[in-house]
Amino acid sequence: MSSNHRTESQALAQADLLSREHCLQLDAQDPLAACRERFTLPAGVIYLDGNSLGAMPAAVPARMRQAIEQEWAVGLIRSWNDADWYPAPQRVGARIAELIGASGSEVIVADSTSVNLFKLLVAALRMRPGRQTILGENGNFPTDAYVAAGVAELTGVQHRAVAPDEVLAALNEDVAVLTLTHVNYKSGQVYDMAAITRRAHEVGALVIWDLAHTAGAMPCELNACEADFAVGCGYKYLNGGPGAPSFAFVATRHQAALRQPITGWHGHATPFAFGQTYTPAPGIDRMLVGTAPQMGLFSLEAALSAFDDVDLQQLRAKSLSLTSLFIALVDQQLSGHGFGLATPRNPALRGSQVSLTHEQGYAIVQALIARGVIGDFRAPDILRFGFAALYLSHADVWDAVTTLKDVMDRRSWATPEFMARKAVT
Ligand SMILES: Cc1ncc(COP(=O)(O)O)c(C=O)c1O
Ligand SMILES: Nc1c(O)cccc1C(=O)C[C@H](N)C(=O)O
Repeated sequence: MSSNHRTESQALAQADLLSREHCLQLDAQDPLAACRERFTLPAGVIYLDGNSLGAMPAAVPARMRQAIEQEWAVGLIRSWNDADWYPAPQRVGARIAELIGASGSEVIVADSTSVNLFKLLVAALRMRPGRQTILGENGNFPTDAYVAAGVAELTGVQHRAVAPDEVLAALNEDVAVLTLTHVNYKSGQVYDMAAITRRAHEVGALVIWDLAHTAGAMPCELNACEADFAVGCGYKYLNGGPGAPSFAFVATRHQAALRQPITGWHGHATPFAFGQTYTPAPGIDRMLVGTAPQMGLFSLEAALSAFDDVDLQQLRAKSLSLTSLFIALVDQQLSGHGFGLATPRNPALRGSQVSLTHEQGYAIVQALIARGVIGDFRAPDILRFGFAALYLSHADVWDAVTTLKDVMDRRSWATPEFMARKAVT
């Protein structure tokens, strides 16, 4: 943690610039302020959980009504052709490619993130025969570790997880594939994609990046970093809705050799020839397995229109402005309440979330939700707040921290109701 960054936010706080009026001035100069209208959010809610389930884009309901009431109810099976259902995985993939620094023919939408990770891990191992290790990181999102361990068991290689700051040193010529999440789901810390990919390639390893907390939250440059493979969620910062399908990226140079293990008919070169042997489709299409979840795809496609004409550098600048403001306000208003900061102060190392620590974190998050400020809790002590730059304002950040201060001052978290854990959070 650099002392420069601490001094910066303390100076901000001490200069007494941090008033609601100042936040409103920042909002008045925000080039993305109008994007808020592209979302439907309930009145009285400040939504800081877009890193788990994105808010609903206003374009989605009409698209879903059309898909259900016209294309399905009236068009029936004809809609696979007439309504362009069939090419939706490629079409939506090409739109996501623009957000992650890939070309349109390198990204496809299919299945869940977990399933795409499985397919790419097996494919990567097949490209590095003789190597015995899948390298991962401690503290990754559990599904990434579970899937890597499952693939290791299936293929007979070892899965080795190391601390994030030991990844570079752990790369050696036994590593077939390195699998990392670009922005950590708990801390919000960002890896240096270019440097890690370069080092992995020096030892002959491939890299799979999980972009679940990157895509739509901040720009990333897969091709400029010479990335091999990536996966990411459709339902977080891309706002595709609950269970919206995920995406997979395969760099053009790897596509011809890629052999993924779930050889379903939609990944076949000629699915409607109904032949009895499997021939993979050319290009990214071979990542497909079975029939795509069309309703989730349509929802995701409509949701992506919220990014139309959005300059990703402006998105990044606003995201950092929101997260820096949140940190500065927590420093200013919540000292003495027992909070720690689990996210880097250095903006260059931060995704689009801020995580605080507190021993009563679960109950505090429940008390905040009851007051309309929706974040989430990750055990053992993390209060997680996601800042989706398209629909949040600086005034929202002010109001959220003011509510948190009130919850702490009044100890309104200290009730049996808020302290009792729920199953899904
Ligand atoms: C980093 C990361 N990877 C993967 C997933 C899981 O993705 P899916 O539910 O699409 O399998 C999540 C969250 O659910 C996540 O945070
Ligand atoms: N996918 C989720 C779900 O089905 C229910 C509750 C939460 C989720 C999430 O996405 C969690 C999320 N990946 C996280 O970063 O914690």
